[in-house]
Amino acid sequence: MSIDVTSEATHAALLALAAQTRELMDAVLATGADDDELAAVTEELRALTARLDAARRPPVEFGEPRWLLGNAAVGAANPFAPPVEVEYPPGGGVRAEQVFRPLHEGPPGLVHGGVSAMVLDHLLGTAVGVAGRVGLTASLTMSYRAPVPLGVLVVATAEYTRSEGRKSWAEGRIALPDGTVLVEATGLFITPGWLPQEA
Ligand SMILES: CC(C)(COP(=O)(O)OP(=O)(O)OC[C@H]1O[C@@H](n2cnc3c(N)ncnc32)[C@H](O)[C@@H]1OP(=O)(O)O)[C@@H](O)C(=O)NCCC(=O)NCCSC(=O)Cc1ccccc1
Repeated sequence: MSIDVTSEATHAALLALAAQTRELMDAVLATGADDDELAAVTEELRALTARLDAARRPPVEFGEPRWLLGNAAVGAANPFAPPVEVEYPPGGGVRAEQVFRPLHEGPPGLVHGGVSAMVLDHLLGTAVGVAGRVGLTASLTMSYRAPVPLGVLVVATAEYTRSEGRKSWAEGRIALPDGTVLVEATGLFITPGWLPQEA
């Protein structure tokens, strides 16, 4: 027997588990508990891990309902995901508000550059998708203009810019709410040759 991830109740339970696991990860990063307490908590976590592992569900396939549940950027059931919550403004493109947390740390107090790249990669790719194109990231160019702080609201936006054949381009940025740009990205997204092409 396996759970039905399309059920609202199960979906909500998975999201709650992932959210609590993010809290745990932040606590692991910051704990000042003594060695005995660390060992005791590690044992409890080992037991919890075994409980979850005892009932595994089959992996979701591309395009199935809830197929992004485990996505590293937007998968709300993935404790590693910020998670990015993508908005679709009526004017076009995509947008996401984000407060990065300790588990996204690069330099102390600041967001890891790879995490910023992951978020923008996903948003640029989604902007290409919103424009009606299907593309996987072929290249992503980052420009880090100022550090992204942890624990502070930032706004990520992206938009599709153009296409030539199977190639599409998009650009995006992470900025402070006052518009100060911290990170910029441009990306090339290619419709894989193995996908049926439009006439
Ligand atoms: C599909 C493709 C990128 C290209 O393969 P094919 O179709 O076999 O390409 P083909 O060889 O037929 O060349 C066609 C044209 O393209 C050009 N060109 C090719 N490559 C590059 C390049 N690297 N850089 C620059 N140009 C390149 C090539 O020169 C040629 O140009 P031409 O026509 O002569 O002027 C393949 O390499 C692949 O699967 N890579 C892994 C992708 C992947 O895993 N990405 C991460 C997962 S997605 C994600 O996480 C984010 C996301 C979230 C949400 C939504 C969306 C995204």
